Amino acid sequence: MQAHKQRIFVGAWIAGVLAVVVPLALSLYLSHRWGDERVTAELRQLDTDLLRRVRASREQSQAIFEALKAEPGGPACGPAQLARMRVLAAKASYLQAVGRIEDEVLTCSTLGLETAIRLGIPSRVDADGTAWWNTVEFPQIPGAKFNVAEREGYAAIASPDLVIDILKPDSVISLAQISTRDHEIIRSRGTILPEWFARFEGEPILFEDDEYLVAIQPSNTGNSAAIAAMKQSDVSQRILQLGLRLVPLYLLGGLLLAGAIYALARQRLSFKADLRYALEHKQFYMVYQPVMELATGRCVGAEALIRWNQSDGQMVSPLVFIPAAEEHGLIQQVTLQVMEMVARDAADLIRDYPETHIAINFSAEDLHSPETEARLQTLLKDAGAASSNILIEATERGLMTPEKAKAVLISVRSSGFKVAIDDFGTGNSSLSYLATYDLDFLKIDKMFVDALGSDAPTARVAFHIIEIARSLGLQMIAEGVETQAQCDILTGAGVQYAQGWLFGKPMPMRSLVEFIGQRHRLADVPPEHVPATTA
Ligand SMILES: Nc1nc2c(ncn2[C@@H]2O[C@H](COP(=O)(O)O[C@H]3[C@@H](O)[C@H](n4cnc5c(=O)[nH]c(N)nc54)O[C@@H]3COP(=O)(O)O)[C@@H](O)[C@H]2O)c(=O)[nH]1
Repeated sequence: MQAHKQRIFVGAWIAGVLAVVVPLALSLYLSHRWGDERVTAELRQLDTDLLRRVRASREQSQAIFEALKAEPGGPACGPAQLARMRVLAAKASYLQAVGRIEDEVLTCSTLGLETAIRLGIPSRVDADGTAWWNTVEFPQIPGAKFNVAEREGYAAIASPDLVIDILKPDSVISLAQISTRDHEIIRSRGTILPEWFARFEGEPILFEDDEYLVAIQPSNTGNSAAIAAMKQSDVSQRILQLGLRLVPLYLLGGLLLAGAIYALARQRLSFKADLRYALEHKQFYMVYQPVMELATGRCVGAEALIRWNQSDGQMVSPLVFIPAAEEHGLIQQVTLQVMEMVARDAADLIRDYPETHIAINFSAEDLHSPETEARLQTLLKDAGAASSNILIEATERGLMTPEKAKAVLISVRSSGFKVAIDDFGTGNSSLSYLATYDLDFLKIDKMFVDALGSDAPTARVAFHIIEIARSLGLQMIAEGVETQAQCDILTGAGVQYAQGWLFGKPMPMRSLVEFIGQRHRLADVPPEHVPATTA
């Protein structure tokens, strides 16, 4: 595997694993953190809600005391005063009843209880003179306990439940209001442990003991505090529940990311990406196969053939990558690099042998592109060449859409470039192309050359092709000539030029220049007298 691909492969693996592991770890961390935060926020909120209700209940009591003081409504505990008390009690949402207290005895109330109830010493007396009794029982209402507040002889009777009933029936949270003075529990739900009070020093506090997470918050008067607590096992349960939602979500996100990384890596490891990489990193080079004049044995030019040497030294055949470049829309970039390389390589050749030609293969896209001619002109300028030094080899596929190819071909021919139809006879409409385009050369495909000398029908077709070319005035270049017998048959049939392993395999430009020199010396022809391949 090429080094850059190995890097992509390893990088993709690491990124893929991280894409799964990081979200997984993050979801576990966040479940823990957010779970903790949510429980803490819930406990604090419950403390706040409880204290707000306590305050509302107290404010309602104070309002009733003020109202009765301002307007007693008649003699104490008389029918008129009780009627007034009933109206006031009905309006107070946190209070059950209103009554009178004299010498720590509840003498009458809107509950309508006949017997006076001795309350005993109050649990607490506030600075404003309000006295509190926290767990008062009425014999007539067995099992129920009430909080009673008294100021200036008037009493407000409240059920402690009303204030603390903010928990859902199945709640695992414990909640209480405690007196800050003596830590007496004023109202509570669930388990409240006295050792928690010891930690409370008047400021909001959050702590964990072995079994519970506890939040304590003081009231605004400082007389009482709210405690909300949840068992650690229930906190863990909450974290687990959150984790069960977060982990699959993050894991799914991670897997999607890993999938995207995989797809990206596949794309970057794809053949198309290899081609792009080859283009960017100039992994292509050119070799040149000599084209011989059969009558004289002289080398009159060469076909430029591209080669791809990957960074690991592996060669890829143009039979593989040229169709792939065509399919992936990269062929024009490939041809551009071919032209640049030919321009570089051919400068010395053209200087030493000005009448030789270089044949360049053009794909359909190249033949259809209006930029082609400008690129050819750049090639001429860079190589110091004339247009007659360049032969354009157009495959049948490139000629398939005349409305696209014709204009370019007419234009390049009028600029002096020569045009050959390559692989003639291998497509479906070879003859129709000859009728459609003005061409200079016809290249007889190796398939027909291979059959020469045999009884195969292809051999007969080869002679028909030669006939057609001759009748149209096209010069012929036979491809893939490997034997002297093939060469003799072609020469006898009037084919002017040939290329193939019999003469020379594709070679670097340096070798081609030497090859041409050798052939010149053999033929004893001064270089400047090498005949041109004229149409
Ligand atoms: N668009 C472009 N196409 C190109 C370019 N360079 C090459 N090609 C096309 O790729 C196909 C394969 O080319 P390659 O492997 O280079 O094969 C060429 C010769 O090496 C081979 N050949 C020549 N003589 C012989 C022989 O005697 N025996 C034998 N077995 N093979 C021989 O033939 C190929 C030349 O084919 P052609 O182009 O049809 O003349 C091929 O289709 C190339 O066209 C490029 O730069 N651009």
